[in-house]
Amino acid sequence: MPTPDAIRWQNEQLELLDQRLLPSQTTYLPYQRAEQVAAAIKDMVVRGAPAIGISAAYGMALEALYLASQKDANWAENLSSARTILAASRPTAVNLFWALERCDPLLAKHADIAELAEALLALAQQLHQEDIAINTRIGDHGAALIPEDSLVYTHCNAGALATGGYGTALGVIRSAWRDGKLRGVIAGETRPWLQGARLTSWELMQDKIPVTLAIEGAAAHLMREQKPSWVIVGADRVAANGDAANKIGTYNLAIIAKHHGVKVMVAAPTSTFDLTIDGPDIPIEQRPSEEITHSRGNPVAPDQCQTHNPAFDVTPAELIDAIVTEHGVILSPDRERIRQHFADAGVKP
Ligand SMILES: CSC[C@@H](O)[C@@H](O)C(=O)COP(=O)(O)O
Repeated sequence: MPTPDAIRWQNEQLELLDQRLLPSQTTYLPYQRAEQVAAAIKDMVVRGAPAIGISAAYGMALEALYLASQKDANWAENLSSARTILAASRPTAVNLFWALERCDPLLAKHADIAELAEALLALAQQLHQEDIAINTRIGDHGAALIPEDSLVYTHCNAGALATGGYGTALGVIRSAWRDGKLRGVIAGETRPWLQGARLTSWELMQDKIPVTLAIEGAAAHLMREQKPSWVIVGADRVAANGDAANKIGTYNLAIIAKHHGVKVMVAAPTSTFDLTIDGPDIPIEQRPSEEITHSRGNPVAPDQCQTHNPAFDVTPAELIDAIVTEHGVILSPDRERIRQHFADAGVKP
């Protein structure tokens, strides 16, 4: 059974699959306003860098449709406030800002709110569809790097649930499975939100790709004992120098992988690149303490316990063997190779 869509446009409204409830419940929540979409991104109803960007574009379209329906004379000001609210939802995934920047020329171009609303909706649907095609290309480029009979290790969820469909890291895994190269996948559970346990293992099981769930603490042991060929992860932001921000724990995995001679692949679309900064400058989101002091509402730490809960870390480029985009593969990424990759593709991230 294919993974259900994380994002769908139905009955003139946005519907988001509530990923907080997976895998036990498949529930779609309806959205009519940008502020609601921003809250859904913050609360992780929808998550994963490309899915966040697509949802934000739909959020802009929804707000414009609402303002058009209200014949709001202050629509320009109100739409600009909605953009600010969406931009404040999560700071690390650069796809959010990329999607909002894709909306900006339309805001400048259309003087009529009804026309603007239609144009924003068409853009959101286009970004959504394009993302699926981009991920298929990433998957195929990445799969070419996977040796026969491979076991691979993935972290968090960079799958269909995190994107318009197919996935980035899980796109590579899907393509490698299709090509008969995979013996199995190890999914790290990804504390505290358990994207690996709740989402990745579920998503791969739906596609009948053999997956084994493991706790993060088992990573070094498993890399020594089971010798995966690659660690394959997504990214929330790839910087100009090739450093990549991804789910907290990715940096640990890259260090462990280096020690055991396991290669590290980052699979990410052009929209995840931010060539205006280097890795140390990537903003890292801090999530609420309750995510680690509580499990499904039940305390698992002493009351008032101090916490650190960074949602992402930055893996230095020297620990990354390949970054795979829809345009191909950047081996041993660094500033110059990244610049050349996009120059060759004729695109400007
Ligand atoms: C294709 S998704 C890439 C990344 O966004 C993914 O690996 C990740 O870290 C998601 O974090 P999340 O906090 O679940 O949004």
